[in-house]
Amino acid sequence: MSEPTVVTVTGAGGQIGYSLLFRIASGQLLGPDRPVVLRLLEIPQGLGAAEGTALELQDCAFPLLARVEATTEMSRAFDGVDVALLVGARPRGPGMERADLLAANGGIFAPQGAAIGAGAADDVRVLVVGNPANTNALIAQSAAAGVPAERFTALTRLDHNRAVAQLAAKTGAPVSEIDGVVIWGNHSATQVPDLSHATVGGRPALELVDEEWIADEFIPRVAKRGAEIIAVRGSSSAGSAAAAAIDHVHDWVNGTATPGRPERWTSVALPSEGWYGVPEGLVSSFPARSVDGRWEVVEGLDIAPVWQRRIDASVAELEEERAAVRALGLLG
Ligand SMILES: NC(=O)C1=CN([C@@H]2O[C@H](COP(=O)(O)OP(=O)(O)OC[C@H]3O[C@@H](n4cnc5c(N)ncnc54)[C@H](O)[C@@H]3O)[C@@H](O)[C@H]2O)C=CC1
Ligand SMILES: O=C([O-])CC(=O)C(=O)O
Repeated sequence: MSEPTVVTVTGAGGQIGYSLLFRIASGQLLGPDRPVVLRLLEIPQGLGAAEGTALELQDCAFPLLARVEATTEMSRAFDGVDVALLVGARPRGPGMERADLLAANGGIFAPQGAAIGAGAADDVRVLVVGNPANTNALIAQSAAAGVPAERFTALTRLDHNRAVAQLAAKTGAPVSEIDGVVIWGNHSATQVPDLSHATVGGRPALELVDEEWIADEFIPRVAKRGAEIIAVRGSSSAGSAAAAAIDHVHDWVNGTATPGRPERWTSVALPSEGWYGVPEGLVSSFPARSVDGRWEVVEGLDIAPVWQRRIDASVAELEEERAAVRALGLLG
């Protein structure tokens, strides 16, 4: 067995944390031969819940779980961290947009980014889940001196999975037959779930579903699914968010290629290097493959004007969020 991988989960006492930790400890995050040390970071009010979960994790006797520690100290939590899942942040309630959380949550991510810069392993991988995830990732990344920007990502895999599931339901195809879906932009109601490159059992999705369904049902359903879950469930999505976080890190570490689908891609929010005209530095969602442990954005896809207008609106929102957090003094 290899040396254990240090995985830090912030907000470990919360609802996503509770869905996430058992799956990480059982090997579903990294693979069946990778032992893990779990570090659970909480604020004092959440520490008891995290400590209780640590006891339960021990009771599972997971063969891959080398150690679990709960702490309120950031420097301890991020010391030598290989994979950081930044979940800890307030969720929204009914009637709120995710951007309404910027003032409440933005302040969490600069100190955590700085602590990652100070203590993390050289090849740390960071996934921001706490909302508004893209701009929180930007805040953390800008505070993490010495860590390459590409090591910071935000979660749009949940949106990607939702889009795949909606297309599967509409066409009657199994999800395993769907490929080439893309989420562009922000993890918000302006996000762009794009089917123009998608295939269903090898056939272009655009031959199977019409533009009206895409514009009037598919896009709003996927983009507003978080609000739908809040309305129906009474609190924001947790199990599906944890599952998407697992998928994201699993693919980052192990690659996106699968048997028979070497070119498979997924959607990842990461600091733009100017791809598809998205201003440099904005943490925006792109189609990406993971190759040799690094994300590679899929370049050169044709974007029809109708999709480009939608993408532009989401990127404009990300620029507004960046201006807002800059004004709050949260960008290094
Ligand atoms: N990007 C995505 O796709 C999704 C993002 N989310 C977001 O994930 C976040 C967490 O959601 P839940 O687990 O449902 O919330 P929750 O309220 O159940 O748990 C959040 C936990 O974070 C802790 N916390 C707060 N500040 C902290 C800090 N500075 N350091 C460490 N821990 C801290 C709290 O004590 C609490 O235990 C929310 O912001 C939510 O909006 C939720 C679903 C999907
Ligand atoms: O909608 C929310 O506030 C939680 C979230 O990000 C999602 O479910 O996509």
